[in-house]
Amino acid sequence: MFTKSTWIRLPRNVVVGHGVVDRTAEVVDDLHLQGRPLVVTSPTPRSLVGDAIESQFTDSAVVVVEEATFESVERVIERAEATQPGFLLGVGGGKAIDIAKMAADHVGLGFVSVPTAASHDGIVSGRGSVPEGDTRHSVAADPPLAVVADTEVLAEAPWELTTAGCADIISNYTAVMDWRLANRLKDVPHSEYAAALSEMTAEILVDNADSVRPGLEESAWVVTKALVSSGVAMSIAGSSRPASGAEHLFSHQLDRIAPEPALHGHQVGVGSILTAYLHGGDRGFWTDIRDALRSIDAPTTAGELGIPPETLVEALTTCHEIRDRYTILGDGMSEEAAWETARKTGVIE
Ligand SMILES: NC(=O)C1=CN([C@@H]2O[C@H](COP(=O)(O)OP(=O)(O)OC[C@H]3O[C@@H](n4cnc5c(N)ncnc54)[C@H](O)[C@@H]3O)[C@@H](O)[C@H]2O)C=CC1
Ligand SMILES: O=C(CO)COP(=O)(O)O
Ligand SMILES: [Zn+2]
Repeated sequence: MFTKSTWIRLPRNVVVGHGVVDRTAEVVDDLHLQGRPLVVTSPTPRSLVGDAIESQFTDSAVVVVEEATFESVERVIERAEATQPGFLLGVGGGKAIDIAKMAADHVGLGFVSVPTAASHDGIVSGRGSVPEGDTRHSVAADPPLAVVADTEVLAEAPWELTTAGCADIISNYTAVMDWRLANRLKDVPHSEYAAALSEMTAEILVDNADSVRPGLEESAWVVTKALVSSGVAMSIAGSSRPASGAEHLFSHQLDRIAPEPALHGHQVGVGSILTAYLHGGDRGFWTDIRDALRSIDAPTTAGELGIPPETLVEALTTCHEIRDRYTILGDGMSEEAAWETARKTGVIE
């Protein structure tokens, strides 16, 4: 008897292009959302587009968040209970969007994602990523009803935010390898459609790396399309597996232990060089990952990340404990092997 079922949640409207932030109210109308918005944002994005967005609504409430924590989600929920909005707008980088997504899910309201940086593939996904103690949760949440990605705003954002988004996409290669391995070894549920979409997204981005250059709106367009596509892969999978493997565990651990963590995308990019090496050794494709990262100006070494070598090795040897997600790291690497991997790949000079 056939007993399988799946429920794929996707955004209804994805609006990408020049000046589209001024059409946020139109997008909201198209979704038949009623009432006023609660804008969930952080200080810089608020100063950049806050007025442009709020002026489109007769009345709006705002809550400013800084970190992706459960306390921040709680604050947004309290603000929603106090202001009774009809829907939430997440405006900013990955953290503000994740918090808005999870709070909206909790209070049962629709949510629209307005990224101000092309820095991560949570723009569209049905997941929130939150650290807590020794672990890092990948929380299921309804994906945004709509995405409003203004390429003018995204192109003016600091270039390193865009290169971080590219690196988050390039890391899909190793995430998918880990997922396939976990399926073969541990019977972890796997979707070949989601895996293929995730890999193809990385491939298209790498093929178009030449057109990804600072200040170009065309670059923001290319990268945003890839981020949307990667988020859709996560929605098809019903998990962040197609876009998050051992390289993400490594980055999540750096967020916990590094004196000054780098951007999420930059850390997962370097993690991807390391885990690509582990998947294939000397004959592996880690050099392709490194070269792809270099071609879009993303860091490829501990020094470029600003992470001390000892901290990087500690993250590599302990990150398998972060969550119950089987990857190439298995039940952990020895310190010697971690140093060797980092040196052979040039991540530690
Ligand atoms: N839920 C999901 O599926 C995913 C979640 N993530 C999460 O997203 C977070 C990483 O996102 P990021 O955007 O890298 O970090 P972030 O949200 O901390 O943003 C980085 C900084 O850039 C600022 N910023 C945003 N737009 C700007 C602009 N236009 N100009 C100047 N500054 C601007 C932000 O205010 C912040 O200070 C992590 O917590 C990661 O775990 C990442 C990928 C997928
Ligand atoms: O960053 C992600 C995909 O790029 C997803 O994050 P998690 O590792 O928390 O699931
Ligand atoms: Zn990521």
